[in-house]
Amino acid sequence: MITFDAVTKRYPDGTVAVDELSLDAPTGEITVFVGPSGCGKTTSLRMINRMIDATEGDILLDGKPVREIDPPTLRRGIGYVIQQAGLFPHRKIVDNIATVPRLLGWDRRKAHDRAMELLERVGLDSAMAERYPFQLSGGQQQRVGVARALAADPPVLLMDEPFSAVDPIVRTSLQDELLRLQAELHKTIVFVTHDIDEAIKLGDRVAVLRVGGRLAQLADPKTLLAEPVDDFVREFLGHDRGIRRLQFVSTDGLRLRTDLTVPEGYEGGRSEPWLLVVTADGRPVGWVPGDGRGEPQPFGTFRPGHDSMRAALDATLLSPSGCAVAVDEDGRALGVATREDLDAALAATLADGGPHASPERPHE
Ligand SMILES: Nc1ncnc2c1ncn2[C@@H]1O[C@H](COP(=O)(O)OP(=O)(O)OP(=O)(O)O)[C@@H](O)[C@H]1O
Repeated sequence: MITFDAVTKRYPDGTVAVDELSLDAPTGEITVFVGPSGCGKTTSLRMINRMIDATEGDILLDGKPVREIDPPTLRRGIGYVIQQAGLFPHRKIVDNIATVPRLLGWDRRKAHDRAMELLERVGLDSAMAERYPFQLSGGQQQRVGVARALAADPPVLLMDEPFSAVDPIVRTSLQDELLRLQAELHKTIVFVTHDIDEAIKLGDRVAVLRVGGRLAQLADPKTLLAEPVDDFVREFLGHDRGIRRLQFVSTDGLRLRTDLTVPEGYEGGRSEPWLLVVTADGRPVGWVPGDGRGEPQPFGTFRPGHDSMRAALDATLLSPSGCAVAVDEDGRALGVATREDLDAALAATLADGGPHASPERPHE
């Protein structure tokens, strides 16, 4: 556990970057620091591994003040990942990853084997090992940055905007990868971002900071979206907060209709406005009008119990029928959720006191 106990950082020019910050980053969880530019996120993060020393207050690592631990010893237990990876340009990828183990005195063979293991863990081909950083894409470099930080298996990982410099698609896959790794490794992670969507996706807990380095709110993502404490947090969360809350509403138990599917070759005869054509082995093909005329139209899918209500609602918007196609993990149609059924399920959830009821996280 990392504890900030009334931590203040005043730079020599008088700037108060962090002001009496108190919070816990629990062991094995991802705590995200989010907030507008200049609110003190990076300063807060760097005080944990003493790249910056606090002016007042204490940061405790498992109860021990970090100011009592000499920086090299402290950093041995703390991996650090920054924007644009910060790899050593003249070292091969394998040597970049092996940097800390080598510094710790591991022999060359063991450090090499560990680097190769990590390369695979972060989803990179072993052929990358012999390349230099400039021969990798930005996203691949970021993966190497994560591998390097994990090399000596530190219990704590500090990540400062690690995925900011890559395009949105690569960014999504890096976020998914981090969550997959974290499900195996259970590191204590403090993650800095200015992107609230990233914070909500990755954080077990999200600390929203305001300029001047003051904590505005610390909460799990569901609570944050449902109950922002003030206008600053509400505005920071954005105008589509209501829609985003649906990420935390489960589709478990949503009514599915199985009477709206027809086989391929359907030629009309049913009275419903839209019907879903499915193949003989149950795969959706598209929506056709009840009279069977015309080409099958686009459809949207979701996996009940796995995907959130937000995904189900999105699926209804992708089809002319206004219905979402429920599929199993192999993509076979389980049934169809109508907009009315979604509305009814949402009304019931809201009547229950909001989406707190669901244990689901959006990435699961
Ligand atoms: N070495 C320094 N000397 C004086 N002021 C500094 C120094 N480093 C940072 N600051 C100031 O401290 C405040 C917090 O900076 P910090 O980099 O921690 O913010 P941040 O939230 O990480 O910002 P960003 O999202 O833009 O990276 C800012 O006002 C910044 O200008």
